[in-house]
Amino acid sequence: MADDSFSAARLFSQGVSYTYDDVIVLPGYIDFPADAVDLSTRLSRRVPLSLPCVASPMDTVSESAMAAAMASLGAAAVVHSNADAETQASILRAAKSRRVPWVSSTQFFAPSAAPSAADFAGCAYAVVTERGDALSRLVGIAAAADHRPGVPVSEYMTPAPRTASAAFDFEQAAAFLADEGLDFAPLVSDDGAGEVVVDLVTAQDVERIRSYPKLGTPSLGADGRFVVAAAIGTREEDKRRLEMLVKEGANAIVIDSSQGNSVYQLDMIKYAKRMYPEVDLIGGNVVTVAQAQNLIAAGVDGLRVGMGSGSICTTQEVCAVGRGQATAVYKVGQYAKDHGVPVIADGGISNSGHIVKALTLGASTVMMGSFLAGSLEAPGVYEYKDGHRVKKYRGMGSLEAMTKGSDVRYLGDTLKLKVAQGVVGAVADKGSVLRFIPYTMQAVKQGFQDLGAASLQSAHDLLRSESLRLEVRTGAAQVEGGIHGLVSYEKKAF
Ligand SMILES: NC(=O)C1=CN([C@@H]2O[C@H](COP(=O)(O)OP(=O)(O)OC[C@H]3O[C@@H](n4cnc5c(N)ncnc54)[C@H](O)[C@@H]3O)[C@@H](O)[C@H]2O)C=CC1
Ligand SMILES: O=c1[nH]c(=O)c2[nH+]cn([C@@H]3O[C@H](COP(=O)(O)O)[C@@H](O)[C@H]3O)c2[nH]1
Ligand SMILES: [K+]
Repeated sequence: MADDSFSAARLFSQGVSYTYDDVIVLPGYIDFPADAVDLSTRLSRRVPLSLPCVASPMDTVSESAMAAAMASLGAAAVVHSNADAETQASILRAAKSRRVPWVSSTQFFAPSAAPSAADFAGCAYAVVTERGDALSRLVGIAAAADHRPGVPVSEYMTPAPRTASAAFDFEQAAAFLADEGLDFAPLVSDDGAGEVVVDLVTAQDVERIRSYPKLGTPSLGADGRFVVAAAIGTREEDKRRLEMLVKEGANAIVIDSSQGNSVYQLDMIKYAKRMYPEVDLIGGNVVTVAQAQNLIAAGVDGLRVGMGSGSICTTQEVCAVGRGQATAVYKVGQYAKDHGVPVIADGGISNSGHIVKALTLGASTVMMGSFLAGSLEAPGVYEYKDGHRVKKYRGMGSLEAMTKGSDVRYLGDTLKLKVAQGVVGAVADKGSVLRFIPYTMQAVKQGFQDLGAASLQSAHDLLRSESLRLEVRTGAAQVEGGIHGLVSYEKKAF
């Protein structure tokens, strides 16, 4: 091999913390089309995915709509734990009780409710259920057009129409509406005690999803339900949360901490492994081999890598502890590979190039917060800021998120003074993940083709054999690699 460049081993052994933008991958040899690139991977030891993307356990990113959308694409989401255990379990249940990706802006009312026009949230129909929420028995349908202020919905709703099974996938649900000539149908599932409503599918939803790239192979567990992971903490009360999440069928549990190498996490890993050996356990976060060694020895099935690299993170600034994300992923990835433990590169992903770099440096998946937070499927509503349509995105260590739920973690037994390690912000509207993730993955495939890897395994083999060649980019080289020297331009990726 011509010695005109560096291997990863050499590049990352210089005592310098590098991140994605610092490094550039050199091209390899192409002998396959980009469409032939296989991005299938594992979230953790026993959880396969067909796409290497994971939504962060954050309360402005991962709830049921995100989890269902990511699973329907072949990716996955980790339901956040910044809510009481019951709420988190019901989010998990809602995501796992369907086989279709649509975003539920569907409103649910109890028969006695007297909603205002605004309560219909722009939807033509709302579902009336016994309890006034999803996963409750169907009573009828209220049309926004029939709405009368101050009048209970029971007075103007129409009786329960024909329902579709929540076990239908997208094509089956679409065919059901078309065959029956329906504009909408409640999706129902059997919770054992009888049928409960999961959501409302409308002809409009079907049309919208048809306008996106074709859905690929969904992430399904052995029971045929969507793969959804969920987060827990390391407090005593998290044992009860863990039990509830396992009962709801969580496919993997993520122990959510910025510094995973703690006695608290090691105890939790041992407890969870003893109680629920059948569920994959993902530990973290870690950025060094020493941290990874401890968690792997304790039995984790996956590792989350990244400290301070997140877009909303202030940990490195506040605590002076962390690591450049490219270095962290490479170092931990090399060690974890020897133990068969997949690595999740968590934080700092802002474009498809970062995803290519994370995966070629040894990660099996990338975890994203800000990249997904502006989507239709992220929790929250769109707002306008300086003329831009945005959605709120906040760090789980921000003061606002801490006082919402993760309070105990910070105000709990020992720590009395609250210091933020994250900020509250907003990200631009990005449309549906069902549209921009497939395009992003196509870009990743083109990157893999350029570097000469037809699969993740092949990229990791190139890394191992030192056939993957890299260099560090100077500041000027980074400027050159970006758009420069133009008076104006429009950047449209797809
Ligand atoms: N990836 C990253 O760089 C960062 C992520 N975050 C996110 O913010 C959230 C909070 O993270 P952390 O503050 O690291 O949460 P954490 O729950 O791991 O730690 C909070 C505090 O509680 C203590 N603690 C945990 N379990 C305990 C127990 N059983 N008994 C006594 N004390 C205990 C910890 O030592 C720490 O001081 C998470 O969602 C995390 O992902 C926050 C900062 C950085
Ligand atoms: O220092 C931090 N303070 C916080 O408040 C915080 N909240 C989340 N995270 C971490 O950031 C990741 C998401 O990062 P991105 O927005 O860059 O995708 C997430 O996946 C987390 O690892 C935090 N880090
Ligand atoms: K940061």
